[in-house]
Amino acid sequence: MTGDDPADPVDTDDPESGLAERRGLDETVVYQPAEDSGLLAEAAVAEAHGRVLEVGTGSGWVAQQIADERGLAVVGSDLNPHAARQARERGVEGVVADLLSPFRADAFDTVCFNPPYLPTDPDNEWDDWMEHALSGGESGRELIEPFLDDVGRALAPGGVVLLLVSSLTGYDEVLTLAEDAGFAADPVVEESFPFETLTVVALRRA
Ligand SMILES: C[S@@+](CC[C@H](N)C(=O)[O-])C[C@H]1O[C@@H](n2cnc3c(N)ncnc32)[C@H](O)[C@@H]1O
Repeated sequence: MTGDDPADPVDTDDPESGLAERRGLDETVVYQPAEDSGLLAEAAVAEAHGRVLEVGTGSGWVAQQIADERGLAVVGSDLNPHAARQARERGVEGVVADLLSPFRADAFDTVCFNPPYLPTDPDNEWDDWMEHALSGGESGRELIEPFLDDVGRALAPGGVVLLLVSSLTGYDEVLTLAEDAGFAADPVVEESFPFETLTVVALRRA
């Protein structure tokens, strides 16, 4: 089966399954692990507990690190069905979802998110899966805002949100949004690169 339905089963031993071609396709339409993924994985392996959701799981690599290193049950969700499928091929429970919309109240003890965060000129937007992975709209915060508005609903009491924040997105602005949503923020790990500083913050109910 090579259809787009993420529920399609894949026989990985079948040379006719089209898996190799699909892997090639997935690498062009699914965000592959990079420095930001590594930083989120480092923080999540240290801080995650209980039932874990990785929003915007992409290849599923971060979710897989958490499951392998901590032995926790991890759901990886993504708007991109190719990503959900790639996560499942890694053994992660990959589901298609727009941010937190399908998840019930108090469902997770840990929610991780490496959001699309690059500020993007509306005139330079293009409409494909890679843009959905990279672009945070004009401010860089267009996905972070609705995520922070809703994540408290899906988070169980005592839960933690691990959010990757880039200096390109505005660290102080994101922390203000988090405070407005009722969270206190603690930086967990930080790394500087030539064009940006990346920080993973732990958000807990204030
Ligand atoms: C920067 S990539 C991070 C991928 C992966 N977590 C990692 O760290 O390697 C952002 C991911 O968010 C997904 N995404 C974008 N908009 C989304 C939405 N509304 N709901 C869920 N996922 C979304 C993208 O498809 C992409 O896989």
